[in-house]
Amino acid sequence: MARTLFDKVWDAHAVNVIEGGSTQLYIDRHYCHEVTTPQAFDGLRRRGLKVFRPERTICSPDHNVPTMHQDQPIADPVSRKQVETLLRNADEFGLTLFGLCHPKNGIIHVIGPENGLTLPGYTIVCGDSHTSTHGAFGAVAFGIGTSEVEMVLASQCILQPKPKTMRITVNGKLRDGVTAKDMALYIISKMTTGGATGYFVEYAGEAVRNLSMEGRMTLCNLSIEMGARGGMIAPDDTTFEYIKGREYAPKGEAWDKAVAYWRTLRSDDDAAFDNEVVFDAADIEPRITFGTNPGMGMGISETIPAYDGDDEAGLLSYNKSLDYMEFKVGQKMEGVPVDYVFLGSCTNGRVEDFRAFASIVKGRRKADNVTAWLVPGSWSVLKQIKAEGLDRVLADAGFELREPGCSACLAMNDDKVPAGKLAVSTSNRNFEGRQGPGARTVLAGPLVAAAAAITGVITDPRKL
Ligand SMILES: CC(C)[C@H](C(=O)O)[C@@H](O)C(=O)O
Ligand code: SF4
Repeated sequence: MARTLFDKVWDAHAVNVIEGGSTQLYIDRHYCHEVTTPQAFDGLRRRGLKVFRPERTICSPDHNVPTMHQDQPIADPVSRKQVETLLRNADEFGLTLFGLCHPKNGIIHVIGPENGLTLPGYTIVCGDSHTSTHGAFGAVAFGIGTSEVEMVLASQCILQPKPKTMRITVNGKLRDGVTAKDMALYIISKMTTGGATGYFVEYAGEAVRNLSMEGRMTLCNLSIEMGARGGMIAPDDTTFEYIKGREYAPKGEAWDKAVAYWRTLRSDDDAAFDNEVVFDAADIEPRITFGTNPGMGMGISETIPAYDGDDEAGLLSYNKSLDYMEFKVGQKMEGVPVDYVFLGSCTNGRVEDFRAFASIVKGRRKADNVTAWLVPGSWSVLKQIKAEGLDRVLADAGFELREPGCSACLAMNDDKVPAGKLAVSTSNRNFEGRQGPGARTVLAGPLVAAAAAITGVITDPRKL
């Protein structure tokens, strides 16, 4: 029978289907960060269990880490305890750990792919919703809760109901100045934040195929923001080229064997999806959000639309959201003054994002009214930024690079946007208070973020 890419990977990992329909799924790769794992390790200790396959789990602190002076003890006691607990647990249970200042440390969703730990055809889990990022490699990757983290540590398996499948096809070519982030924000605004609930999405079509691995990761990263369990893209030569030679990737004969298998990981031509959605890349322009969920977005040249639903509750929450953001229906966003710009996160903290940002700020100066946080997703990204001389371009334009971590994506560390201030952020969530109590977040891609950082107001990068 014809099968989808998702079915092929899922079926290859199904150990058992239990009554009620849940699958016992074998997990190839398990990533751990400091926020969602302490109770899972406590659970193992309580039950006197070891980690079943320690070599399959990789730990890296990222959320609670400061992005300056990581060689010094973390000043904030809560963050310090959180990070130290992960280090202790990794040590006690014999797990690979990339601790602070380790050359392989960084945001878990950035370091997995760049070290060849994320591979096509893998099942990948992490106690983190943006685990969907790894789907860019043709992996079935999804976020899990802390009790499931414990289950995976103890058994290398997880119980999961099988999601439905959806294919989102983006035909044609992206226009100049339009990035993978714009594509993702466009799709979410069309689908709404609940539009893919219960589905595992496969992205397809010319515009998706033409994305680099970095762009594919950005797209898959945001799958969760439309409610999807995960998102994935069939692996191809772009994927194999990216993986080849990375530290944990297969080598020699094992590589050839792996690639031969990976080439089979595509949806059969006549495979049926539970839902199919098609978009045209030519309809996408640089995007920004105006509200407090990632679906409340628009093209940068547009005006804030009126609520298009017909229910009272929806209208109320739409208005509440605009009140929080201090925006009005019908207003243009271009020209709105910006206080903070954040380049980074597991959405846009890879080297390609820094190249994009640098391409706009080159030969220009940072606006005086803007505080800019430029945070590479990992030490390896930072190294590459320097190797390519992008650090000079950024420094000449008045920007400073920080050390890797989740940073201002989520107010769990020192990088908090003050109440009332407006941030243009390349991250993935614009919820109330996400970047700090009272902070107002406008989501955008790296080009729009760079244009805002230079002009001090929301600006269409194509006009610079
Ligand atoms: C802290 C973690 C559980 C959370 C997530 O699951 O996504 C965080 O990474 C986020 O982006 O909100
Ligand atoms: S960078 Fe942001 S979205 Fe990604 S894992 Fe960290 S907090 Fe979550």
